[in-house]
Amino acid sequence: MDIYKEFYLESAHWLPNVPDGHKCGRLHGHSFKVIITVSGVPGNDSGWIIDFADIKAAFKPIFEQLDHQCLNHVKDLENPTSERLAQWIWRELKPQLPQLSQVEVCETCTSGCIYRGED
Ligand SMILES: Nc1nc2c(c(=O)[nH]1)N=C([C@H](O)[C@H](O)COP(=O)(O)OP(=O)(O)OP(=O)(O)O)CN2
Ligand SMILES: [Zn+2]
Repeated sequence: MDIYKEFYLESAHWLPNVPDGHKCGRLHGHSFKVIITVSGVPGNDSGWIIDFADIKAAFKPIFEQLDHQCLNHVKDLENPTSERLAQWIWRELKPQLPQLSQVEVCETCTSGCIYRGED
């Protein structure tokens, strides 16, 4: 079974490796939606996989590194595509949240990325 929690980040970025003239090579901002999914079996007594509050607590240090920041300035996130951001969040979060099964990053209302820890 999967449970998830959504987070909203206001962040700026540019994409340094796009061709000259590409709109994403210019500094701009997004209201990113990040959906953190955790998988497991609900406990007999608790009835839950983990408390949603535990997901929020695990994500807090990540939120603080990304929210109202320029993502290009975050260590190891110099090329902050949705794909790289999802991988970066996975790497930061997985040690704190071993049941993590998916990171979804929605860069706009119509564009996003889903990462499940594969290479
Ligand atoms: N595979 C990826 N492609 C693009 C990424 C990315 O992270 N991974 N990022 C961008 C830009 O950051 C851009 O801000 C978002 O792209 P796009 O969906 O083109 O944004 P629009 O709001 O302009 O989309 P429309 O639906 O065309 O209005 C670009 N590509
Ligand atoms: Zn962008």
